Amino acid sequence: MNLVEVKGVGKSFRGLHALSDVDFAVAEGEILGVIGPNGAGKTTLFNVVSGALRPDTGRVHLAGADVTGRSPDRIARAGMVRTFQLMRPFSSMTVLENVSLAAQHHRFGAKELRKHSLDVVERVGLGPWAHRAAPDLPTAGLKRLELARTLAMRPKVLLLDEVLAGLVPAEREPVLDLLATLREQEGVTLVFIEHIMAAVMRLADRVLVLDQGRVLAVGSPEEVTSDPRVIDAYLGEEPTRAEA
Ligand SMILES: Nc1ncnc2c1ncn2[C@@H]1O[C@H](COP(=O)(O)OP(=O)(O)OP(=O)(O)O)[C@@H](O)[C@H]1O
Repeated sequence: MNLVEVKGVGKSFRGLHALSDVDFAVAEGEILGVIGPNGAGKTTLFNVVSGALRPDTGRVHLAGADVTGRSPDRIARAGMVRTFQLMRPFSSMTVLENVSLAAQHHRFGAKELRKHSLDVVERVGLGPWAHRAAPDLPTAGLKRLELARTLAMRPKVLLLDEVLAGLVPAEREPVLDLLATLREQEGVTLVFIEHIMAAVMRLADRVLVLDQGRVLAVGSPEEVTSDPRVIDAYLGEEPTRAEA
């Protein structure tokens, strides 16, 4: 069953076509990678799918329901949550309090809220930081906190916007393992924007390639990385990209 369906989505900013006629579907439990050059429309696509932007044309369906134009909060309540590239935690709060705030979404009782939030904090590897002020976290920690914030909402679909950016290779591995586990153990459907191709090759079942706001290709990681159009538009732009 398709959990997410995007049909004919278009979005322009003062005549600039950031997205044109974008169609794709994500099956329940699937991991879809989204790649493409800078300015291809990847973040705009997430903004439209998550409700931050209303598309000019087209529809977004989640679990069969039309969620086009609904607020991000309503879409999150329906089970689809996104991460942001720049995590801005509430600075006067601890790591645990930031996660608890997101978990309140589920109207847990006080005890359950604390337990669930602590579980999530442990899960992303921030246990030792739970009671520290969130802004004290290093970049890798802020990335984990952003992931924790979304996991606290118990998403069915997680939209991940470059969760590996700014992490050194040794910091990426545990995040990739966590994402794989989320799918294996909880059946969470993942859609992730990523420039690090090694991560895309490892995690994605299928890859959607955007270029100039249009779907250039969609297929298995092997299919898209050997597609001459994709090499021309994206992978070839930086000789090391394919191996990065
Ligand atoms: N709010 C906005 N107002 C005007 N133009 C915008 C806005 N958001 C995005 N754009 C433009 O839309 C196009 C697509 O941008 P978008 O950020 O979606 O690309 P991207 O693929 O996510 O790029 P990157 O890999 O650099 O993050 C770009 O030309 C960008 O300048």
